[in-house]
Amino acid sequence: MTTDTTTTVAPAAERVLDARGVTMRFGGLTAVRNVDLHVNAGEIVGLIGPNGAGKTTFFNCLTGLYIPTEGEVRYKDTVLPPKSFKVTAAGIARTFQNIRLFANMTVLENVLVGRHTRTKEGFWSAILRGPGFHKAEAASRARAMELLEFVGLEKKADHLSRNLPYGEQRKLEIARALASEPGLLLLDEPTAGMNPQETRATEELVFAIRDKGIAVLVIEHDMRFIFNLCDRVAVLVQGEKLVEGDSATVQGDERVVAAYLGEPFEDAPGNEEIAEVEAAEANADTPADTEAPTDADTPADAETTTDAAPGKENDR
Ligand SMILES: Nc1ncnc2c1ncn2[C@@H]1O[C@H](COP(=O)(O)OP(=O)(O)OP(=O)(O)O)[C@@H](O)[C@H]1O
Repeated sequence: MTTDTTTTVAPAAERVLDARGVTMRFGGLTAVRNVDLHVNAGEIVGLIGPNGAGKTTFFNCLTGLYIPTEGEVRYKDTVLPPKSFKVTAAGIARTFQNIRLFANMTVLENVLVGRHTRTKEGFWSAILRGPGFHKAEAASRARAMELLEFVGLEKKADHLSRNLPYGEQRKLEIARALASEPGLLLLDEPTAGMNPQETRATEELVFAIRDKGIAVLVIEHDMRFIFNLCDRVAVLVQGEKLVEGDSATVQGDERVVAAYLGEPFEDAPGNEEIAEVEAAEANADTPADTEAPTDADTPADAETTTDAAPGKENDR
């Protein structure tokens, strides 16, 4: 009798990004403190947090723009050197919170610039413009056009990038980032300044990027976008990772709500507020000859209409 001793073990998800103990100090300010975060192949992970929480600083540590004060960042098991071009060459691409396109170059040229880490043709080849150079150039252009088609900008390939509407400039930034053929794409506020329709289109675009086998880590203040999109969400508050989990876990976490909306009252929650409201109502009922409150004296509306959402999405 033979016994089958083989067991099927589900393969562990490939870890594309593994940041461990990342800390970034600027003089006396610790912008990011001891943050661990990983992204697996095939995942879309969100990074959220109030303004100034350290999200962009963390991205800058991942992409070699900053050298973290402590900690290390691995891409597919290799520790990344803190140099942006080496990080891009390794397989991590990013977009920026403030769009950084070459304004006087065409849409196509902007994408071609993004391909430079993937083209082997060197300086002399470019100067001599031999057959090898022309072949490589044609292949690059074909790939760039494919990417423009992917983001829906192929008809604007010859337009100057500065003439594109804002939403299309953001798409172009994504196409340029994709031109380096990354395994991980970092998006820093990809829907900032977009209308709801453009935001939904960006959501679809990010899903399509994931379906191409590229993992995504995204910073965004639009909570609906984040919770629709992400397999996992990490919350940074004052430089530290407060919570990490799926959308439902993060949305339901009281600490997250408190971090965005302010700390709850410590004793008898609500009593103090009720007393204040009752006192205000009693005053209002008295036809007083006292001075009418100015807008500045009545900030209540501003403070109570925060249900829309945490973060900057209401800032537009
Ligand atoms: N180069 C720098 N030098 C000094 N302080 C910095 C630098 N970059 C960021 N900071 C500070 O680090 C903290 C975190 O900033 P960061 O921009 O990373 O936050 P954020 O979460 O991305 O904010 P937002 O959502 O507003 O973009 C802030 O207090 C900021 O002022």
